[in-house]
Amino acid sequence: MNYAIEAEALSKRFGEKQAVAGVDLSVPKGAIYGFLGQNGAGKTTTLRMLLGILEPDGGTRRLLGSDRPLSVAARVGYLPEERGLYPAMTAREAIAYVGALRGMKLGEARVRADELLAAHGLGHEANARIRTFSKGMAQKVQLLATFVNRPDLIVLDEPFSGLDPVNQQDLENMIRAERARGATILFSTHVMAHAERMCDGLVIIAHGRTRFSGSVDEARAHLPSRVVLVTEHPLSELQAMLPPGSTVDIAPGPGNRYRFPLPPGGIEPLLACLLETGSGIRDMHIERPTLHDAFVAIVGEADARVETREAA
Ligand SMILES: Nc1ncnc2c1ncn2[C@@H]1O[C@H](COP(=O)(O)OP(=O)(O)OP(=O)(O)O)[C@@H](O)[C@H]1O
Repeated sequence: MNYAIEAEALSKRFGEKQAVAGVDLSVPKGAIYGFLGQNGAGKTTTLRMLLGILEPDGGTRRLLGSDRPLSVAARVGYLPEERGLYPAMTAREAIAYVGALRGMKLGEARVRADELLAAHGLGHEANARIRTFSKGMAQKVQLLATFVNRPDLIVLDEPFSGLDPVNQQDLENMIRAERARGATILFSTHVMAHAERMCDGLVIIAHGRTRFSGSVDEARAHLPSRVVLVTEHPLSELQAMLPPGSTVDIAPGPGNRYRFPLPPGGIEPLLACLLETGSGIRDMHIERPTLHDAFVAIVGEADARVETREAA
């Protein structure tokens, strides 16, 4: 069994609302996976079904090899979308309490809580009560609590939101360290930069269905790379130098700046033409699509499909 999470055709309806309409998702053991989708796409509902907090209406899911997710809860860490720890608890007790809920002995969980707080810059706050913490600090304590039982699988719902850049970096490091230890991590996010930097694989959902599953590079390959060309002289002949049907845009910035899809035959033939016309090349580089661009394209295609279905 090489997957920490396997789900097929998961669905969930709330009254009239079909929140999840067919999510397929496989996360290999020891990988960091990003779970992306627009607001309301069904991410939180899917995560709750995977963890056994919600029962699916249809489909199957296996968590750490079990089709009864709650039976493996002691091996799982979960940061829910709704944040909150008991305000009267100290940071140490809050983390230790989560450890005890996940089957740790309280004494052992307290020692681990102190280690985690010290390692992540909150050692001096171990005895402070949660109610005295800022929102971001309280969230950090909750994140540390997610790691308290050294889980085999860590599921984080929007873990970066609400953290300052330094704490975001710390969380990135923590997630990578958990992977190095052998854990599997699945996190939802709206911040493409985190997903792009960290993820071994991505699952993108739209309107409650899986629309993409694969690596960051495979997602980016959804769109063509583009060439940005800056010349000294205006280039009225450029269109004629490119394959038929190429769209030439004006790239932002001063001077004669053009942006167009990378020709299938590469840029050498174009370069030869440019040298011949003496256009004065100031810059020429290939711009690969970002994950942001790919996400917008993948979700846009899904929107178009839904609109066509609704119009029919
Ligand atoms: N308990 C519920 N009762 C009724 N509708 C719900 C419930 N939970 C979620 N929904 C609806 O299901 C859809 C999916 O919600 P979900 O929270 O799973 O999306 P999400 O992708 O996590 O969104 P976001 O990025 O905004 O957090 C939304 O339209 C939401 O309004």
